[in-house]
Amino acid sequence: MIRLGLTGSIGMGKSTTAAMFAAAGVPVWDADAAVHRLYAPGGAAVGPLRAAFPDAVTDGVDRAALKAAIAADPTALTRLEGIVHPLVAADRAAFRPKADLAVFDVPLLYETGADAGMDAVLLVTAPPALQRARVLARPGMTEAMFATLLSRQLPDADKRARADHIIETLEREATRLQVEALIRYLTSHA
Ligand SMILES: CC(C)(COP(=O)(O)OP(=O)(O)OC[C@H]1O[C@@H](n2cnc3c(N)ncnc32)[C@H](O)[C@@H]1O)[C@@H](O)C(=O)NCCC(=O)NCCS
Ligand SMILES: Nc1ncnc2c1ncn2[C@@H]1O[C@H](COP(=O)(O)OP(=O)(O)OP(=O)(O)O)[C@@H](O)[C@H]1O
Repeated sequence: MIRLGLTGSIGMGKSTTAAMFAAAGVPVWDADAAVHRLYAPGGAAVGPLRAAFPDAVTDGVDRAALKAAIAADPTALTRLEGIVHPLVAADRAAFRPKADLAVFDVPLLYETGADAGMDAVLLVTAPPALQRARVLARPGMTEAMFATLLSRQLPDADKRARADHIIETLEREATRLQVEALIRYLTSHA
């Protein structure tokens, strides 16, 4: 099975592109979705996060409260990552679909070293002004949170230099055609 890492900075189009792979029948593991499972009531992150961030956890993890904690103290994000990233890695290791190709949608693929477990990496990217407009259009997103998250991500230019494949997510139909071409390329050159 070819393991294709899918990454890109915040708002560059990972989820949208991952959905196109899924629609084409390719199994997708999604790191952000894994975090949602871990934060839900009964999820494996709930207990450890209750101990570290008591105000941000009730039955499950309250993301708004977590963001408030990070906004008040940026070192909180480092502590949060120390708890969450090993649990995310365990969830990813448990994903073993029977398929020729599988996609791993991981925002922090390079930052966490997860690229080492991939056969190839697809970077999704877009011009900075488009990225910014997309992210700031989200409810609850602020300039400050955008800056905090961006500062913890490898710059887009560095990701471009390291990726095997690059798609500019300017327009949906063009992206879909590139996704389909990449699936054909990867599965015929394995
Ligand atoms: C900071 C939190 C509370 C924000 O929650 P929110 O629902 O607003 O955003 P969401 O989880 O959908 O993430 C949106 C995007 O933010 C970026 N992002 C999230 N966490 C991080 C991080 N630790 N470092 C850099 N960028 C990040 C990614 O591009 C991600 O796709 C949440 O992202 C979180 O708990 N992050 C820690 C876990 C983590 O590192 N997740 C990244 C994937 S493993
Ligand atoms: N190929 C595309 N064509 C047009 N718009 C796109 C395309 N890809 C993504 N978008 C738009 O950009 C925004 C961000 O896309 P998406 O949520 O897929 O990004 P992401 O990289 O998963 O973001 P995050 O890092 O925050 O999880 C959405 O509004 C989406 O509709």
